[in-house]
Amino acid sequence: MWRVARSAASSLCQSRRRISTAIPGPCIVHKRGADILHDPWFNKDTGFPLTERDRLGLRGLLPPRVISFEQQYERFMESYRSLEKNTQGQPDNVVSLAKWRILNRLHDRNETLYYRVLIDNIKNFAPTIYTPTVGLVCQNYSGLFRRPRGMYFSAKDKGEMMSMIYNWPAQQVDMIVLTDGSRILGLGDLGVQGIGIPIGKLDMYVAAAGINPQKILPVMLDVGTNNEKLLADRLYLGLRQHRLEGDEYLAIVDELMEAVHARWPKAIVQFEDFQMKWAFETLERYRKRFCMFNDDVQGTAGVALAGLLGSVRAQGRPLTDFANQKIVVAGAGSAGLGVLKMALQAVSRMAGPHADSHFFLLDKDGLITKERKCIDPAAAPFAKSRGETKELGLCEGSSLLEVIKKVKPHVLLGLSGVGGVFNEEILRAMKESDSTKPAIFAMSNPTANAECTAEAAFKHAGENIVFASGSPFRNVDLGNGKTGHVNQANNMYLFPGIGLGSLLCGARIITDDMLQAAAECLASYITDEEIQMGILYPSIDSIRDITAEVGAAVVRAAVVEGVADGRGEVGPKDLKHMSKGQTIKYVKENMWFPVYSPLVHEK
Ligand SMILES: NC(=O)c1ccc[n+]([C@@H]2O[C@H](COP(=O)([O-])OP(=O)(O)OC[C@H]3O[C@@H](n4cnc5c(N)ncnc54)[C@H](O)[C@@H]3O)[C@@H](O)[C@H]2O)c1
Ligand SMILES: O=C(O)C[C@H](O)C(=O)O
Ligand SMILES: [Mg+2]
Repeated sequence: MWRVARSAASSLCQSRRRISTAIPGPCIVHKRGADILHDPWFNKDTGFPLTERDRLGLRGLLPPRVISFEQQYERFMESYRSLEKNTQGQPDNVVSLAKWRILNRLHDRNETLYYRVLIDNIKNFAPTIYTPTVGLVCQNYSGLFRRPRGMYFSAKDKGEMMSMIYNWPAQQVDMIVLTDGSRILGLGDLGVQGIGIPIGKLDMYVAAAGINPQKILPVMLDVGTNNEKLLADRLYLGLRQHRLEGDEYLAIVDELMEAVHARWPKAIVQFEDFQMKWAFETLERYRKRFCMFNDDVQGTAGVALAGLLGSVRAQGRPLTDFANQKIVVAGAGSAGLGVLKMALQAVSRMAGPHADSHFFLLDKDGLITKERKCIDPAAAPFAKSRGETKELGLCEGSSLLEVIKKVKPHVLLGLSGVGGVFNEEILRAMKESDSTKPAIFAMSNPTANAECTAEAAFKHAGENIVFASGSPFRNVDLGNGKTGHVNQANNMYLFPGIGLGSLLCGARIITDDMLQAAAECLASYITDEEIQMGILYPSIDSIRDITAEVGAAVVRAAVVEGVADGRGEVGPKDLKHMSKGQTIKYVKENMWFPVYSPLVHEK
């Protein structure tokens, strides 16, 4: 009902279309013949009707029979199913890459069909185009590379970016995901190979938020890499130099941001997978000047907070009890600190600004206390005082096991990037938690970097836990007719809605209140019955619906904060007068849905 047909042509062509509807002209698309077949935005493969074949110079370039979209769809799904059958028993990596290749080939050929199969089968395909397979693709990118996708800016392009940005063929860009490849999932510095992440995130934007794929732009900012293995690899496609640092680095990012803003002042820029120091610094540098956010810091925080609130409900406690929850976070990086910062804001709102929080933060050197030398300023608010640690029999650098044994936390949350760090002993120690339903969040990606598997968590910490992981795991058969439910605590539940909401209200900036509204909206999506079954997040099958609600919550918060300028014919006053239901409708009506649109006028 809320499906809005794809605009058939690029913005350039669209403006032509508007002119040519007044004065009937022959075609909507300005390309002809083989150029159309080779353009995935317009290509319909065997689906071109005869009139279009005639008028677009396609006659003779395709087999004669016209195949319907539904038939094409079925044909693709059949080949996908046979690939699954034929690769049975082969190593996981081989199967995953084979699945990625078949999807990627369709992406390169026919975007309408690609996005339709992706939307309809999101649960099945997300693990291929997104985490975990996208990590494997990034690791092997230089070998897998066949054709470019998105834009690549490098340190060698200094001074050129303002003109380079005009090389992008689409006139309008709404959503940009930008990385410098310095912290790709838990896989470290992958340099230019990190481009797979913006591509995967933007696929989620199209699938979940209905952003028109003609208006997305994945961007790689290649400032070098400190990954010696890549620097020595003769196939490596990025700059063969160490990373720029300090002011040199910032000057390059500044230049890119200015160029983007000059061409597309209303585009939203999502920073993704920057190493911690640059994640925080760029966020502070740009968040008041551009409409941007950092997904690892802010998107992750909202998703984790929604899950943490769900775990309070799972214990049958009122939400305000969140302020009393003892939460141990393993990982004091951009994600872990982002989560704690947002959790602290929630505690202040619930229990007043001076309320004590019960958070324990650890990094690779153990518990962080005020005695730590060279403490990162972002971690300082969570460092324990000598008094607090002494009371518990802990000290600076106490191990995770010691902390869990002494604190008996309600929640153990991992954002360390270290696979298996929640080992058997640690999981067993969680059995002594003060919670009736201890929560274990192994949020690091991809799968091999998860702090523990779902199976290990239920086996060692007990059947009573609630469990969430960043990458998908199967539900666990507990062997007594019961199932251990696995939640996917991944920022994919929020970033599409944050981006879409900001875009549709014409937000000047993305504020903390907008992010808070997004998190609260996600948290309220789950019913009490679901919570009792250990379900903290909705099924990814309903990601479009969730994103519409989250997007609307973001719009409404932006309006309240006075940062919404409106978009197109919908001004700030119109947004202000929309009820919640009307805002959701507005968001849904602006979601793109893949169908073949005519490429020529009927007459
Ligand atoms: N599920 C999600 O939505 C989501 C979102 C963002 C990040 N992540 C994942 O979180 C991980 C970390 O991301 P980041 O940006 O914070 O990385 P980061 O490099 O900024 O931080 C990693 C932190 O983990 C600490 N650490 C390392 N070994 C540890 C150990 N044994 N015990 C405790 N702490 C340890 C490091 O000292 C550092 O503080 C990555 O794997 C990433 O994929 C998941
Ligand atoms: O990419 C993901 O799956 C989540 C997150 O942004 C990450 O960096 O791990
Ligand atoms: Mg990320």
